Amino acid sequence: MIDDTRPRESPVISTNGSPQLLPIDAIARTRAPAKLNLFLELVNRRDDGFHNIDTVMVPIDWCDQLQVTRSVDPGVRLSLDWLPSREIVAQRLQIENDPQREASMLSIPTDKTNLVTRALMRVAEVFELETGFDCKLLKTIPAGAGMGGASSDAASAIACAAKLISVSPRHPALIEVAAEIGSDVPFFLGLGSEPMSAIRATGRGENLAPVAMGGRLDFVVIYPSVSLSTAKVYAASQVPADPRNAADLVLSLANANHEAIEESMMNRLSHPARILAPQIDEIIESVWRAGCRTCQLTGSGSACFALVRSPVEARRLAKKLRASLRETAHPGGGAIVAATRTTRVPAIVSIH
Ligand SMILES: C[C@](O)(CO)[C@H](O)COP(=O)(O)OP(=O)(O)OC[C@H]1O[C@@H](n2ccc(N)nc2=O)[C@H](O)[C@@H]1O
Ligand SMILES: Nc1ncnc2c1ncn2[C@@H]1O[C@H](COP(=O)(O)OP(=O)(O)OP(=O)(O)O)[C@@H](O)[C@H]1O
Repeated sequence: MIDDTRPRESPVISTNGSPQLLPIDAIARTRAPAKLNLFLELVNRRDDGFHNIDTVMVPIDWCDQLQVTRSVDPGVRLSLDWLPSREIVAQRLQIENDPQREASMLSIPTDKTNLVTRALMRVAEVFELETGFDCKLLKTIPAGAGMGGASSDAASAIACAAKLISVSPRHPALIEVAAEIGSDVPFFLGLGSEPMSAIRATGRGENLAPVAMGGRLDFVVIYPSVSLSTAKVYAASQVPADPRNAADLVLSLANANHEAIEESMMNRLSHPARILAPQIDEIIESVWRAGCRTCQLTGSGSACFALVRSPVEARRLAKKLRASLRETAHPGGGAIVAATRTTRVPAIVSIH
């Protein structure tokens, strides 16, 4: 049976106030999309160490896969692997002969520091569940890429759990859990969005407003062989004296005006990210050499993206880039290049 996570009017809560659980053998499956920040400005630094930001994000169809089942045993167990396989991802990044870098980039924790586990533990706590969850996460979204992979996985876990316990994913307790887990999690849960819209996030990133889009956008995303810590990039950033705002981009997205979109895209975290990871400059140069002038960092990096006019152009540029990056590659200097398009959040959850 295929169903989706669009909110129902009210949560399905039994008369005694506890959620009605689906049978223990029910399996919830979903895809967790990555995101790109088309615009990211730092407005000011807050007393709690975070920054108020003005950002416009779009979900893209570069996805992790998540499966969640309820288990009789309390607690959360997570198994994780890379698609198509850890070895192939390591080869693409040219880190297969460097065990230290391979481990630092591809060993994602499966303990309670994984955002999937953290999110599900909080859901079990908040709804006082006596049962637990077993999960299987298949990663394709690189970590430390600024593509929001961990946040999206957490949002997907919340959406799957909501389905398994028959609670709306917009239940206030789940919204609270999402915001607590990370700044980008509410966005991936589809809060503040409309199908196929972009989202403008302000405050710490938790105030969400839909941004109309005149059409789907196509991108080539390039992940250089380096992970960046979001906290370190923010720590090395500088708030400008006169911050820009996303109004021009919002207008150009509504009009689907590609030139205007290109002109109004920016990311204030580019400068600190490029200093922390010089590989980003190599990627931007390769994109320029391939004839595309719009390459920009997403989030806190290290992934970059180029906006293109069509899926055909995206595939053509991706192919050209893969070839040129192979030619100029040095040991440890690989990259993952993908042609991708905007998609919708929340992702659809199917029950089996
Ligand atoms: C770069 C973005 O991805 C843009 O969408 C987000 O701002 C980051 O979102 P996230 O990865 O969910 O980040 P969080 O886990 O909430 O924060 C990680 C760290 O980044 C810094 N941080 C994060 C968000 C924010 N608005 N200001 C910050 O200064 C803080 O030091 C924080 O401890
Ligand atoms: N489910 C998960 N997938 C990937 N990394 C995870 C996950 N849970 C926890 N982590 C930890 O979070 C770190 C970074 O996560 P993530 O990839 O989302 O950051 P990012 O690429 O900087 O994205 P963003 O800053 O846009 O949220 C990883 O290094 C990893 O140790």
